[in-house]
Amino acid sequence: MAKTLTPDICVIGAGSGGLSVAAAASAFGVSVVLIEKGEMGGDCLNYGCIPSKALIASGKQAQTIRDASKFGVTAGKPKVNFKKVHDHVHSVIETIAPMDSQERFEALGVTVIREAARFKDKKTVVAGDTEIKARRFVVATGSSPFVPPIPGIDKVPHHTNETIFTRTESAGRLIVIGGGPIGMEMAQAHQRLGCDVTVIEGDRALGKDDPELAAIVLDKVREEGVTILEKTKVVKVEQGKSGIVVHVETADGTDKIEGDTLLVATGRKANVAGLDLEKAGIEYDRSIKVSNKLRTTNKKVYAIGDVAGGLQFTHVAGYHAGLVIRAMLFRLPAKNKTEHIPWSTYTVPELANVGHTEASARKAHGEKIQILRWPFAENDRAQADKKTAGLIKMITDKKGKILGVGIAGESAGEMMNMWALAVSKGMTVKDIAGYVSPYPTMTEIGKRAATSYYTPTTRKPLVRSVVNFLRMFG
Ligand SMILES: Cc1cc2nc3c(=O)[nH]c(=O)nc-3n(C[C@H](O)[C@H](O)[C@H](O)COP(=O)(O)OP(=O)(O)OC[C@H]3O[C@@H](n4cnc5c(N)ncnc54)[C@H](O)[C@@H]3O)c2cc1C
Ligand SMILES: NC(=O)c1ccc[n+]([C@@H]2O[C@H](COP(=O)([O-])OP(=O)(O)OC[C@H]3O[C@@H](n4cnc5c(N)ncnc54)[C@H](O)[C@@H]3O)[C@@H](O)[C@H]2O)c1
Repeated sequence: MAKTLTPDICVIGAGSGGLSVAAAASAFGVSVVLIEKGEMGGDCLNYGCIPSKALIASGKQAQTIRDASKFGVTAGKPKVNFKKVHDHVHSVIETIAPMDSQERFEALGVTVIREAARFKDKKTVVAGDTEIKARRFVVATGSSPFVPPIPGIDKVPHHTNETIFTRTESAGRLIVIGGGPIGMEMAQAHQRLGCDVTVIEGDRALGKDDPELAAIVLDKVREEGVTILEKTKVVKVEQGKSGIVVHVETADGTDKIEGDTLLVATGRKANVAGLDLEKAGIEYDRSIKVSNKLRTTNKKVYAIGDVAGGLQFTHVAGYHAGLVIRAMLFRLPAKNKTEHIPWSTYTVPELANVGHTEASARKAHGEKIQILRWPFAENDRAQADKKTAGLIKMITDKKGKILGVGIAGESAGEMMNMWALAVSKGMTVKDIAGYVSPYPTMTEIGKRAATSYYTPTTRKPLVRSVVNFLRMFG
Protein backbone atom coordinates (compact mmCIF):
# COMPACT_ATOMS: atom_id res chain seq x y z
CA MET A 1 0.00 0.00 0.00
CA ALA A 2 1.58 3.27 -1.15
CA LYS A 3 1.99 5.94 1.53
CA THR A 4 1.58 9.60 0.68
CA LEU A 5 3.71 12.46 1.95
CA THR A 6 2.71 16.09 1.55
CA PRO A 7 5.82 18.18 2.30
CA ASP A 8 6.22 21.79 1.29
CA ILE A 9 9.23 20.95 -0.92
CA CYS A 10 10.32 17.73 -2.59
CA VAL A 11 13.90 17.60 -3.89
CA ILE A 12 15.02 14.92 -6.35
CA GLY A 13 18.76 14.27 -6.17
CA ALA A 14 21.04 14.61 -3.14
CA GLY A 15 24.05 16.11 -4.92
CA SER A 16 25.55 19.60 -4.76
CA GLY A 17 22.32 21.36 -5.77
CA GLY A 18 19.70 19.18 -4.06
CA LEU A 19 21.51 19.05 -0.72
CA SER A 20 21.85 22.84 -0.66
CA VAL A 21 18.12 23.30 -1.27
CA ALA A 22 17.21 20.71 1.39
CA ALA A 23 19.59 22.16 4.00
CA ALA A 24 18.46 25.75 3.44
CA ALA A 25 14.73 24.95 3.34
CA SER A 26 14.89 22.83 6.50
CA ALA A 27 16.86 25.60 8.27
CA PHE A 28 13.80 27.84 7.72
CA GLY A 29 11.57 25.17 9.29
CA VAL A 30 10.02 24.12 5.99
CA SER A 31 9.12 20.43 5.52
CA VAL A 32 11.32 18.73 2.92
CA VAL A 33 11.45 15.31 1.30
CA LEU A 34 14.79 14.51 -0.34
CA ILE A 35 15.01 11.56 -2.76
CA GLU A 36 18.32 9.98 -3.79
CA LYS A 37 18.76 6.81 -5.83
CA GLY A 38 22.54 6.53 -5.53
CA GLU A 39 25.19 7.84 -3.16
CA MET A 40 24.41 10.83 -0.98
CA GLY A 41 26.62 13.71 -2.15
CA GLY A 42 26.17 13.05 -5.87
CA ASP A 43 28.92 13.39 -8.46
CA CYS A 44 31.01 16.04 -6.75
CA LEU A 45 31.69 14.04 -3.59
CA ASN A 46 31.80 10.54 -5.02
CA TYR A 47 33.00 10.66 -8.63
CA GLY A 48 33.89 14.28 -9.41
CA CYS A 49 35.43 17.29 -7.71
CA ILE A 50 36.59 15.63 -4.50
CA PRO A 51 38.28 12.45 -5.80
CA SER A 52 39.76 14.36 -8.75
CA LYS A 53 41.24 17.05 -6.51
CA ALA A 54 42.55 14.41 -4.09
CA LEU A 55 44.23 12.54 -6.97
CA ILE A 56 45.67 15.82 -8.26
CA ALA A 57 47.07 16.41 -4.76
CA SER A 58 48.89 13.05 -4.92
CA GLY A 59 50.29 14.00 -8.31
CA LYS A 60 51.51 17.31 -6.89
CA GLN A 61 53.46 15.52 -4.15
CA ALA A 62 55.23 13.38 -6.76
CA GLN A 63 56.04 16.44 -8.86
CA THR A 64 57.34 18.37 -5.83
CA ILE A 65 59.84 15.56 -5.27
CA ARG A 66 60.88 15.69 -8.94
CA ASP A 67 61.31 19.46 -8.84
CA ALA A 68 63.03 19.56 -5.43
CA SER A 69 66.59 19.63 -6.80
CA LYS A 70 65.88 23.01 -8.45
CA PHE A 71 65.58 24.36 -4.89
CA GLY A 72 68.77 22.77 -3.58
CA VAL A 73 67.00 19.78 -2.06
CA THR A 74 67.57 16.26 -3.36
CA ALA A 75 64.88 13.68 -2.77
CA GLY A 76 65.47 11.03 -5.45
CA LYS A 77 62.88 9.56 -7.79
CA PRO A 78 59.32 9.51 -6.41
CA LYS A 79 57.91 6.03 -5.76
CA VAL A 80 54.15 5.81 -6.25
CA ASN A 81 52.02 3.18 -4.54
CA PHE A 82 48.70 3.29 -6.38
CA LYS A 83 46.85 1.37 -3.69
CA LYS A 84 47.88 4.06 -1.20
CA VAL A 85 46.95 6.82 -3.65
CA HIS A 86 43.53 5.15 -3.95
CA ASP A 87 43.26 4.98 -0.15
CA HIS A 88 44.14 8.67 0.18
CA VAL A 89 41.46 9.60 -2.39
CA HIS A 90 38.81 7.54 -0.63
CA SER A 91 39.79 8.71 2.84
CA VAL A 92 39.13 12.28 1.67
CA ILE A 93 35.68 11.24 0.40
CA GLU A 94 34.96 9.45 3.68
CA THR A 95 36.02 12.45 5.74
CA ILE A 96 33.71 14.80 3.86
CA ALA A 97 30.81 12.32 3.46
CA PRO A 98 29.18 12.89 6.89
CA MET A 99 28.33 16.47 5.81
CA ASP A 100 26.22 15.06 2.96
CA SER A 101 24.92 11.98 4.78
CA GLN A 102 21.37 10.74 5.26
CA GLU A 103 21.93 10.89 9.05
CA ARG A 104 22.88 14.58 8.94
CA PHE A 105 19.92 15.52 6.78
CA GLU A 106 17.51 13.50 8.92
CA ALA A 107 18.91 15.30 11.97
CA LEU A 108 18.09 18.56 10.16
CA GLY A 109 14.49 17.36 9.91
CA VAL A 110 14.56 16.29 6.25
CA THR A 111 12.76 13.08 5.23
CA VAL A 112 15.29 11.17 3.10
CA ILE A 113 14.11 8.45 0.71
CA ARG A 114 16.78 6.25 -0.93
CA GLU A 115 14.94 5.33 -4.14
CA ALA A 116 14.75 6.38 -7.79
CA ALA A 117 12.14 9.11 -8.24
CA ARG A 118 9.77 9.55 -11.16
CA PHE A 119 6.82 11.80 -11.88
CA LYS A 120 3.36 10.21 -11.82
CA ASP A 121 1.55 13.36 -12.91
CA LYS A 122 1.94 17.15 -12.72
CA LYS A 123 1.63 17.19 -8.92
CA THR A 124 2.99 13.82 -7.81
CA VAL A 125 6.36 12.10 -7.59
CA VAL A 126 6.75 8.41 -6.80
CA ALA A 127 9.79 6.97 -5.00
CA GLY A 128 9.56 3.27 -4.11
CA ASP A 129 6.27 2.79 -2.30
CA THR A 130 5.90 6.47 -1.41
CA GLU A 131 3.94 9.11 -3.27
CA ILE A 132 4.97 12.71 -2.68
CA LYS A 133 2.59 15.58 -3.32
CA ALA A 134 4.54 18.75 -2.62
CA ARG A 135 3.82 22.46 -3.03
CA ARG A 136 7.05 22.71 -5.06
CA PHE A 137 9.45 20.19 -6.59
CA VAL A 138 13.13 20.71 -7.36
CA VAL A 139 14.77 18.41 -9.91
CA ALA A 140 18.51 18.25 -9.15
CA THR A 141 19.42 14.95 -10.78
CA GLY A 142 22.77 16.06 -12.23
CA SER A 143 24.51 14.59 -15.24
CA SER A 144 26.37 11.44 -16.28
CA PRO A 145 29.36 10.83 -18.52
CA PHE A 146 28.47 10.93 -22.20
CA VAL A 147 30.28 8.15 -24.06
CA PRO A 148 30.15 8.82 -27.81
CA PRO A 149 29.23 5.96 -30.15
CA ILE A 150 32.82 5.29 -31.26
CA PRO A 151 32.94 2.02 -33.23
CA GLY A 152 34.25 -0.75 -30.95
CA ILE A 153 33.92 1.19 -27.68
CA ASP A 154 31.33 -1.23 -26.28
CA LYS A 155 33.75 -4.16 -26.71
CA VAL A 156 36.75 -2.53 -25.02
CA PRO A 157 37.05 -1.95 -21.25
CA HIS A 158 37.01 1.76 -20.58
CA HIS A 159 36.75 4.08 -17.63
CA THR A 160 34.71 7.21 -17.08
CA ASN A 161 34.81 9.49 -14.05
CA GLU A 162 32.48 7.00 -12.35
CA THR A 163 35.10 4.22 -12.31
CA ILE A 164 38.56 5.78 -12.70
CA PHE A 165 38.90 6.48 -8.96
CA THR A 166 38.31 2.82 -8.05
CA ARG A 167 41.68 1.79 -9.51
CA THR A 168 44.25 0.44 -7.10
CA GLU A 169 46.95 -0.10 -9.72
CA SER A 170 48.77 2.22 -12.10
CA ALA A 171 46.92 2.94 -15.34
CA GLY A 172 50.22 2.35 -17.19
CA ARG A 173 49.91 3.71 -20.72
CA LEU A 174 46.74 5.76 -20.26
CA ILE A 175 44.78 7.01 -23.26
CA VAL A 176 42.31 9.79 -22.50
CA ILE A 177 39.65 10.62 -25.09
CA GLY A 178 38.56 14.24 -24.57
CA GLY A 179 40.74 17.19 -23.61
CA GLY A 180 38.22 19.16 -21.53
CA PRO A 181 38.64 19.84 -17.80
CA ILE A 182 38.13 16.19 -16.78
CA GLY A 183 40.48 14.88 -19.46
CA MET A 184 43.26 17.38 -18.78
CA GLU A 185 43.09 17.22 -14.97
CA MET A 186 43.18 13.43 -15.03
CA ALA A 187 45.88 13.28 -17.74
CA GLN A 188 48.32 15.45 -15.82
CA ALA A 189 47.63 13.83 -12.44
CA HIS A 190 48.24 10.34 -13.87
CA GLN A 191 51.39 11.41 -15.74
CA ARG A 192 52.76 12.87 -12.51
CA LEU A 193 51.97 9.57 -10.78
CA GLY A 194 54.20 7.74 -13.24
CA CYS A 195 51.78 6.82 -16.05
CA ASP A 196 52.48 7.51 -19.70
CA VAL A 197 49.50 9.55 -20.90
CA THR A 198 48.14 10.45 -24.34
CA VAL A 199 45.14 12.77 -24.71
CA ILE A 200 43.11 12.61 -27.92
CA GLU A 201 41.01 15.73 -28.44
CA GLY A 202 38.66 16.15 -31.38
CA ASP A 203 38.93 19.91 -31.42
CA ARG A 204 41.01 22.20 -29.16
CA ALA A 205 42.07 21.03 -25.69
CA LEU A 206 40.63 23.22 -22.91
CA GLY A 207 38.55 24.71 -25.70
CA LYS A 208 36.11 26.59 -23.46
CA ASP A 209 38.90 28.85 -22.18
CA ASP A 210 40.81 31.74 -23.75
CA PRO A 211 43.27 30.08 -26.18
CA GLU A 212 46.14 32.38 -25.13
CA LEU A 213 45.76 31.24 -21.52
CA ALA A 214 44.98 27.60 -22.32
CA ALA A 215 48.23 27.43 -24.36
CA ILE A 216 50.26 28.23 -21.21
CA VAL A 217 48.68 25.28 -19.41
CA LEU A 218 48.96 22.90 -22.34
CA ASP A 219 52.66 23.76 -22.84
CA LYS A 220 53.36 22.94 -19.20
CA VAL A 221 51.38 19.70 -19.28
CA ARG A 222 53.21 18.65 -22.47
CA GLU A 223 56.54 19.58 -20.86
CA GLU A 224 55.75 17.09 -18.08
CA GLY A 225 55.41 14.34 -20.68
CA VAL A 226 51.72 14.16 -21.63
CA THR A 227 51.13 13.75 -25.38
CA ILE A 228 48.18 15.95 -26.41
CA LEU A 229 46.78 15.32 -29.88
CA GLU A 230 44.37 18.07 -30.93
CA LYS A 231 42.06 18.19 -33.96
CA THR A 232 42.24 14.41 -33.90
CA LYS A 233 39.22 12.24 -34.63
CA VAL A 234 38.83 8.85 -32.97
CA VAL A 235 37.71 6.45 -35.71
CA LYS A 236 37.70 3.08 -33.96
CA VAL A 237 38.73 1.38 -30.73
CA GLU A 238 39.77 -2.27 -30.46
CA GLN A 239 41.51 -4.72 -28.17
CA GLY A 240 44.94 -5.51 -29.66
CA LYS A 241 47.41 -8.24 -28.60
CA SER A 242 49.41 -5.95 -26.34
CA GLY A 243 46.80 -3.43 -25.36
CA ILE A 244 43.90 -1.22 -26.38
CA VAL A 245 44.31 0.31 -29.82
CA VAL A 246 42.71 3.64 -30.69
CA HIS A 247 42.60 4.41 -34.40
CA VAL A 248 42.72 8.15 -35.12
CA GLU A 249 42.48 10.47 -38.07
CA THR A 250 44.19 13.86 -38.35
CA ALA A 251 44.65 16.34 -41.17
CA ASP A 252 47.94 14.51 -41.91
CA GLY A 253 46.41 11.04 -42.17
CA THR A 254 45.64 8.09 -39.92
CA ASP A 255 47.48 6.70 -36.91
CA LYS A 256 47.14 4.14 -34.09
CA ILE A 257 47.71 4.74 -30.40
CA GLU A 258 48.22 1.78 -28.10
CA GLY A 259 47.61 1.83 -24.37
CA ASP A 260 46.78 -0.24 -21.30
CA THR A 261 43.90 1.84 -19.95
CA LEU A 262 41.26 3.98 -21.61
CA LEU A 263 39.45 6.93 -20.02
CA VAL A 264 36.54 8.53 -21.85
CA ALA A 265 36.02 12.19 -20.84
CA THR A 266 34.00 13.56 -23.72
CA GLY A 267 31.36 15.61 -21.91
CA ARG A 268 28.15 15.00 -20.02
CA LYS A 269 24.51 14.11 -20.55
CA ALA A 270 21.73 15.40 -18.30
CA ASN A 271 20.09 12.81 -16.02
CA VAL A 272 16.53 12.91 -17.35
CA ALA A 273 16.01 9.23 -18.16
CA GLY A 274 13.51 7.43 -15.95
CA LEU A 275 12.05 10.62 -14.46
CA ASP A 276 8.90 10.40 -16.65
CA LEU A 277 9.10 14.15 -17.18
CA GLU A 278 6.45 13.94 -19.92
CA LYS A 279 3.86 12.87 -17.33
CA ALA A 280 4.48 16.12 -15.45
CA GLY A 281 4.48 18.31 -18.56
CA ILE A 282 8.19 19.11 -18.14
CA GLU A 283 9.88 19.77 -21.47
CA TYR A 284 13.47 18.78 -22.09
CA ASP A 285 15.90 18.07 -24.89
CA ARG A 286 19.57 17.63 -23.95
CA SER A 287 18.71 19.11 -20.54
CA ILE A 288 15.54 20.25 -18.77
CA LYS A 289 14.21 23.48 -20.29
CA VAL A 290 14.16 26.22 -17.67
CA SER A 291 13.22 29.90 -17.61
CA ASN A 292 15.67 32.48 -16.33
CA LYS A 293 14.07 31.83 -12.92
CA LEU A 294 14.96 28.13 -13.23
CA ARG A 295 11.29 27.18 -13.57
CA THR A 296 10.47 24.28 -15.83
CA THR A 297 7.43 24.19 -18.14
CA ASN A 298 5.53 22.87 -15.09
CA LYS A 299 5.16 25.87 -12.76
CA LYS A 300 5.36 23.71 -9.62
CA VAL A 301 8.75 22.35 -10.65
CA TYR A 302 12.21 23.92 -10.69
CA ALA A 303 15.34 22.36 -12.20
CA ILE A 304 18.82 23.25 -10.96
CA GLY A 305 22.47 22.26 -11.42
CA ASP A 306 23.79 20.06 -14.23
CA VAL A 307 20.36 18.79 -15.27
CA ALA A 308 19.33 22.36 -16.13
CA GLY A 309 22.12 22.65 -18.74
CA GLY A 310 24.47 25.63 -19.00
CA LEU A 311 27.56 25.82 -16.82
CA GLN A 312 28.15 22.54 -14.98
CA PHE A 313 29.93 23.25 -11.73
CA THR A 314 29.28 22.58 -8.07
CA HIS A 315 29.24 26.28 -7.25
CA VAL A 316 26.66 26.82 -10.01
CA ALA A 317 24.42 24.12 -8.51
CA GLY A 318 24.83 25.88 -5.14
CA TYR A 319 24.04 29.27 -6.70
CA HIS A 320 20.94 27.81 -8.36
CA ALA A 321 19.87 26.37 -4.99
CA GLY A 322 20.04 29.85 -3.45
CA LEU A 323 17.93 31.29 -6.26
CA VAL A 324 15.15 28.72 -5.99
CA ILE A 325 15.09 29.01 -2.20
CA ARG A 326 14.53 32.78 -2.58
CA ALA A 327 11.73 32.13 -5.04
CA MET A 328 10.04 29.21 -3.24
CA LEU A 329 10.29 30.46 0.34
CA PHE A 330 10.20 34.24 0.01
CA ARG A 331 8.67 34.75 -3.44
CA LEU A 332 11.55 37.12 -4.15
CA PRO A 333 12.66 37.73 -7.73
CA ALA A 334 15.53 35.38 -8.52
CA LYS A 335 17.10 35.62 -11.95
CA ASN A 336 19.71 33.13 -13.08
CA LYS A 337 22.74 35.01 -14.41
CA THR A 338 26.07 33.71 -15.65
CA GLU A 339 28.28 36.80 -16.12
CA HIS A 340 29.62 36.60 -12.57
CA ILE A 341 30.20 32.84 -12.43
CA PRO A 342 33.86 31.86 -12.17
CA TRP A 343 35.40 28.51 -13.00
CA SER A 344 38.78 26.95 -12.58
CA THR A 345 40.46 23.90 -14.03
CA TYR A 346 42.88 22.36 -11.55
CA THR A 347 45.74 21.46 -13.82
CA VAL A 348 49.15 22.82 -12.85
CA PRO A 349 49.25 25.66 -13.64
CA GLU A 350 45.55 26.26 -13.04
CA LEU A 351 43.29 27.91 -15.58
CA ALA A 352 40.51 30.14 -14.28
CA ASN A 353 38.04 32.64 -15.63
CA VAL A 354 35.23 34.96 -14.65
CA GLY A 355 33.10 37.13 -16.89
CA HIS A 356 34.07 37.88 -20.47
CA THR A 357 36.98 36.30 -22.25
CA GLU A 358 38.67 38.43 -24.90
CA ALA A 359 36.66 36.70 -27.64
CA SER A 360 33.27 37.06 -25.94
CA ALA A 361 34.01 40.69 -24.99
CA ARG A 362 34.87 41.51 -28.61
CA LYS A 363 31.61 39.93 -29.70
CA ALA A 364 29.59 41.90 -27.13
CA HIS A 365 31.44 45.23 -27.12
CA GLY A 366 33.32 45.34 -30.43
CA GLU A 367 36.51 47.38 -30.21
CA LYS A 368 35.33 49.27 -27.12
CA ILE A 369 37.41 47.14 -24.80
CA GLN A 370 40.89 47.17 -23.39
CA ILE A 371 43.06 44.13 -22.61
CA LEU A 372 45.47 44.38 -19.66
CA ARG A 373 48.05 41.64 -19.15
CA TRP A 374 50.64 40.88 -16.50
CA PRO A 375 52.94 37.85 -16.64
CA PHE A 376 53.72 35.75 -13.57
CA ALA A 377 57.42 36.00 -14.50
CA GLU A 378 57.37 39.66 -13.38
CA ASN A 379 56.19 38.79 -9.88
CA ASP A 380 58.83 38.35 -7.16
CA ARG A 381 57.00 35.57 -5.32
CA ALA A 382 56.48 33.61 -8.54
CA GLN A 383 60.24 33.88 -9.14
CA ALA A 384 61.08 32.70 -5.59
CA ASP A 385 58.73 29.71 -5.94
CA LYS A 386 59.78 29.06 -9.56
CA LYS A 387 56.13 29.27 -10.65
CA THR A 388 56.68 31.74 -13.45
CA ALA A 389 54.61 30.09 -16.19
CA GLY A 390 51.47 32.20 -16.08
CA LEU A 391 49.57 35.24 -17.21
CA ILE A 392 46.64 37.30 -16.00
CA LYS A 393 44.48 38.83 -18.67
CA MET A 394 41.97 41.47 -17.69
CA ILE A 395 39.28 42.76 -20.01
CA THR A 396 37.88 46.21 -19.25
CA ASP A 397 35.68 48.69 -21.01
CA LYS A 398 37.24 51.98 -22.09
CA LYS A 399 36.40 53.54 -18.70
CA GLY A 400 38.17 50.76 -16.79
CA LYS A 401 35.16 48.70 -15.67
CA ILE A 402 36.29 45.09 -15.30
CA LEU A 403 34.34 42.91 -17.73
CA GLY A 404 36.26 39.70 -17.25
CA VAL A 405 39.45 38.16 -15.93
CA GLY A 406 41.29 35.04 -17.03
CA ILE A 407 44.31 33.61 -15.25
CA ALA A 408 46.64 30.78 -16.21
CA GLY A 409 49.09 30.21 -13.37
CA GLU A 410 49.82 28.91 -9.90
CA SER A 411 46.71 29.09 -7.65
CA ALA A 412 44.63 30.77 -10.36
CA GLY A 413 41.50 29.24 -8.79
CA GLU A 414 42.24 30.80 -5.39
CA MET A 415 43.04 34.16 -7.01
CA MET A 416 39.78 34.01 -8.91
CA ASN A 417 37.81 34.61 -5.69
CA MET A 418 38.86 38.25 -5.70
CA TRP A 419 38.04 38.69 -9.38
CA ALA A 420 34.66 37.00 -9.02
CA LEU A 421 33.87 39.62 -6.36
CA ALA A 422 35.21 42.43 -8.57
CA VAL A 423 33.11 41.38 -11.56
CA SER A 424 29.97 40.70 -9.51
CA LYS A 425 30.21 44.13 -7.89
CA GLY A 426 30.97 45.93 -11.16
CA MET A 427 34.36 47.15 -9.89
CA THR A 428 36.81 49.17 -11.94
CA VAL A 429 40.59 49.07 -12.30
CA LYS A 430 40.63 52.11 -9.99
CA ASP A 431 39.19 49.98 -7.15
CA ILE A 432 41.90 47.37 -7.67
CA ALA A 433 44.76 49.84 -8.12
CA GLY A 434 43.71 51.56 -4.88
CA TYR A 435 43.96 48.64 -2.43
CA VAL A 436 47.18 47.51 -0.74
CA SER A 437 48.26 43.97 -1.49
CA PRO A 438 50.70 42.18 0.87
CA TYR A 439 54.19 41.66 -0.57
CA PRO A 440 55.34 39.23 -1.86
CA THR A 441 52.19 37.46 -3.00
CA MET A 442 51.21 36.21 -6.42
CA THR A 443 47.83 37.93 -6.11
CA GLU A 444 49.74 41.21 -6.61
CA ILE A 445 49.90 40.20 -10.28
CA GLY A 446 46.26 41.29 -10.66
CA LYS A 447 46.95 44.66 -9.10
CA ARG A 448 49.85 45.17 -11.49
CA ALA A 449 47.61 44.33 -14.44
CA ALA A 450 44.97 46.79 -13.20
CA THR A 451 47.55 49.52 -12.60
CA SER A 452 48.87 49.08 -16.14
CA TYR A 453 45.58 50.66 -17.27
CA TYR A 454 47.14 53.98 -16.24
CA THR A 455 50.47 53.47 -18.07
CA PRO A 456 49.42 55.58 -21.11
CA THR A 457 48.45 58.40 -18.70
CA THR A 458 52.01 58.57 -17.31
CA ARG A 459 53.28 59.30 -20.82
CA LYS A 460 50.84 62.12 -21.58
CA PRO A 461 52.75 65.43 -22.10
CA LEU A 462 50.08 67.32 -20.14
CA VAL A 463 50.39 65.01 -17.11
CA ARG A 464 54.20 65.22 -17.25
CA SER A 465 54.17 69.00 -17.42
CA VAL A 466 51.80 69.16 -14.39
CA VAL A 467 54.23 66.91 -12.44
CA ASN A 468 57.17 69.12 -13.51
CA PHE A 469 55.29 72.27 -12.56
CA LEU A 470 54.41 70.93 -9.09
CA ARG A 471 58.08 70.00 -8.46
CA MET A 472 58.93 73.72 -8.49
CA PHE A 473 57.15 74.16 -5.16
CA GLY A 474 59.80 72.07 -3.34
C1 LIG B 1 35.58 14.34 -12.65
C2 LIG B 1 34.80 15.59 -12.33
C3 LIG B 1 35.44 16.62 -11.69
C4 LIG B 1 34.72 17.78 -11.37
N1 LIG B 1 35.37 18.79 -10.75
C5 LIG B 1 34.72 19.92 -10.42
C6 LIG B 1 35.37 20.97 -9.74
O1 LIG B 1 36.56 20.89 -9.42
N2 LIG B 1 34.65 22.07 -9.44
C7 LIG B 1 33.33 22.20 -9.77
O2 LIG B 1 32.72 23.23 -9.46
N3 LIG B 1 32.69 21.21 -10.42
C8 LIG B 1 33.34 20.08 -10.76
N4 LIG B 1 32.68 19.07 -11.39
C9 LIG B 1 31.26 19.25 -11.73
C10 LIG B 1 30.35 18.95 -10.52
O3 LIG B 1 30.62 17.68 -10.00
C11 LIG B 1 28.89 19.05 -10.95
O4 LIG B 1 28.67 20.25 -11.63
C12 LIG B 1 27.97 18.97 -9.74
O5 LIG B 1 28.13 17.77 -9.04
C13 LIG B 1 26.50 19.13 -10.19
O6 LIG B 1 25.65 19.05 -9.07
P1 LIG B 1 24.14 18.55 -9.25
O7 LIG B 1 23.51 18.72 -7.90
O8 LIG B 1 23.54 19.19 -10.42
O9 LIG B 1 24.28 17.01 -9.59
P2 LIG B 1 24.95 15.80 -8.79
O10 LIG B 1 25.90 16.29 -7.77
O11 LIG B 1 25.47 14.84 -9.76
O12 LIG B 1 23.73 15.14 -8.00
C14 LIG B 1 22.66 14.54 -8.67
C15 LIG B 1 22.13 13.43 -7.80
O13 LIG B 1 20.84 13.04 -8.29
C16 LIG B 1 20.71 11.65 -8.18
N5 LIG B 1 19.65 11.20 -9.09
C17 LIG B 1 19.67 11.18 -10.44
N6 LIG B 1 18.49 10.74 -10.92
C18 LIG B 1 17.70 10.46 -9.85
C19 LIG B 1 16.39 9.96 -9.68
N7 LIG B 1 15.62 9.67 -10.74
N8 LIG B 1 15.91 9.79 -8.45
C20 LIG B 1 16.66 10.07 -7.35
N9 LIG B 1 17.92 10.54 -7.45
C21 LIG B 1 18.44 10.74 -8.67
C22 LIG B 1 22.09 11.13 -8.52
O14 LIG B 1 22.28 9.83 -8.04
C23 LIG B 1 22.98 12.17 -7.85
O15 LIG B 1 23.34 11.78 -6.55
C24 LIG B 1 33.35 17.89 -11.70
C25 LIG B 1 32.72 16.83 -12.34
C26 LIG B 1 33.41 15.68 -12.64
C27 LIG B 1 32.69 14.55 -13.30
N1 LIG C 1 37.72 22.01 -12.35
C1 LIG C 1 36.43 21.96 -12.64
O1 LIG C 1 35.63 22.81 -12.27
C2 LIG C 1 35.92 20.79 -13.40
C3 LIG C 1 36.71 19.66 -13.59
C4 LIG C 1 36.19 18.63 -14.32
C5 LIG C 1 34.91 18.73 -14.84
N2 LIG C 1 34.18 19.83 -14.63
C6 LIG C 1 32.83 19.98 -15.20
O2 LIG C 1 32.44 18.79 -15.85
C7 LIG C 1 32.10 19.09 -17.20
C8 LIG C 1 32.43 17.94 -18.06
O3 LIG C 1 33.82 17.82 -18.28
P1 LIG C 1 34.40 17.12 -19.59
O4 LIG C 1 35.85 17.41 -19.63
O5 LIG C 1 33.94 15.72 -19.67
O6 LIG C 1 33.55 17.80 -20.72
P2 LIG C 1 33.78 19.00 -21.76
O7 LIG C 1 32.57 19.01 -22.59
O8 LIG C 1 34.16 20.24 -21.08
O9 LIG C 1 35.01 18.51 -22.63
C9 LIG C 1 34.95 17.36 -23.43
C10 LIG C 1 36.00 17.43 -24.51
O10 LIG C 1 35.94 16.22 -25.24
C11 LIG C 1 36.06 16.52 -26.62
N3 LIG C 1 35.41 15.43 -27.35
C12 LIG C 1 34.08 15.15 -27.42
N4 LIG C 1 33.88 14.04 -28.17
C13 LIG C 1 35.10 13.61 -28.58
C14 LIG C 1 35.56 12.52 -29.37
N5 LIG C 1 34.71 11.63 -29.91
N6 LIG C 1 36.88 12.40 -29.60
C15 LIG C 1 37.75 13.29 -29.07
N7 LIG C 1 37.38 14.34 -28.32
C16 LIG C 1 36.08 14.50 -28.06
C17 LIG C 1 35.38 17.87 -26.78
O11 LIG C 1 35.85 18.54 -27.93
C18 LIG C 1 35.78 18.58 -25.48
O12 LIG C 1 36.98 19.30 -25.61
C19 LIG C 1 32.88 20.35 -17.52
O13 LIG C 1 32.30 21.10 -18.55
C20 LIG C 1 32.84 21.09 -16.23
O14 LIG C 1 31.65 21.84 -16.16
C21 LIG C 1 34.66 20.87 -13.92
